[in-house]
Amino acid sequence: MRSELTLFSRSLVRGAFMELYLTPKPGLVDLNDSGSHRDLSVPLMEASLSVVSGYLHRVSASLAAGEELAQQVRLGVEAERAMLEEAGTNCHRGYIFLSGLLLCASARIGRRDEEALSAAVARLAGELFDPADDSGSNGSRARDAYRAGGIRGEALRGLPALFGEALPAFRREMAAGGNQGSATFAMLGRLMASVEDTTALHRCGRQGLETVRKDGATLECLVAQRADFMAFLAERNAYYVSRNLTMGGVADMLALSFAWLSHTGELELRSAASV
Ligand SMILES: CC(C)(COP(=O)(O)OP(=O)(O)OC[C@H]1O[C@@H](n2cnc3c(N)ncnc32)[C@H](O[C@H]2O[C@H](COP(=O)(O)OP(=O)(O)OP(=O)(O)O)[C@@H](O)[C@H]2O)[C@@H]1O)[C@@H](O)C(=O)NCCC(=O)NCCS
Ligand SMILES: Nc1ncnc2[nH]cnc12
Repeated sequence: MRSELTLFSRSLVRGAFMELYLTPKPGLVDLNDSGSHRDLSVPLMEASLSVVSGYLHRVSASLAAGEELAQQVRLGVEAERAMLEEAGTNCHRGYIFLSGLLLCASARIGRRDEEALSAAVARLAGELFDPADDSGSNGSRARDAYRAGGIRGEALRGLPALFGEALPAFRREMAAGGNQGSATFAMLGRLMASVEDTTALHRCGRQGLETVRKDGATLECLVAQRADFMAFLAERNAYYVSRNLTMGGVADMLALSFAWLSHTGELELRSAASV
């Protein structure tokens, strides 16, 4: 029987592919276009995901062998480097970190308990981050300039965008008679409305993040009203491209959300007989 860690690492890879292929996503790479990322494309991101896949496989093997956290961090740093070499981009830098963190946290608690998992993520992030550490990245500059938490704040608080926003939004929409399609866009809307995305801040300042948040709230309303949210998203994509606006943090959190829902079986299609 495959171990829980192996199964979860596969779900984490699947989640990232599902995020990439979800279309339309304003400013992000999807099946229609490269959004505000002239240096990216679907094939490049697929190449990057093959690095992510090997990395998550190695992290789960390292955890199964009882190796220390420092070894999993080394694997993360190596994967960041391999992604740059293979795909010439840092498009999954956030996801390499977040997916590895969630996998390490799940190994520590050993069961599918979302509250315990969130607490374990927060504890692990506390062990990993040195408050004085400054990576000099776009994100760290945006965090300083706008006093935003970004990926580090998200990790230190136990991934509230995943456990407190995205998953409840998906489940609420399903419970309200929606389907996996409408629930997915309800989840995207919630993430846009709530994530403190430092890529939006870095590219377009506070106004950029406000635009993403406002659009997220509108998307949620359109989904609830069964209105044409696809046309809205396509129009917003054109606007984001005209402003060079993007939302890489939302993309990372969406991929994690797909991964978890896939792992719990909530994305499985039910047969007519079982409905
Ligand atoms: C701890 C590390 C993550 C490094 O920390 P650092 O402080 O350097 O990280 P940041 O730059 O702040 O953020 C990294 C990426 O996190 C994503 N992100 C942003 N906001 C959030 C958020 N609120 N929640 C979750 N995730 C968030 C974001 O990734 C996306 O952006 C990519 C493009 O980013 P960037 O290059 O900055 O932006 P561009 O505008 O495209 O650049 P230009 O073209 O303009 O130059 C995008 O594709 C998304 O993926 C941030 O980029 C970590 O690196 C670390 O410590 N790693 C080693 C250890 C490890 O991996 N461990 C795991 C095993 S435990
Ligand atoms: N679909 C996407 N477009 C741009 N950057 C991303 N980082 C992760 N997923 C992304």
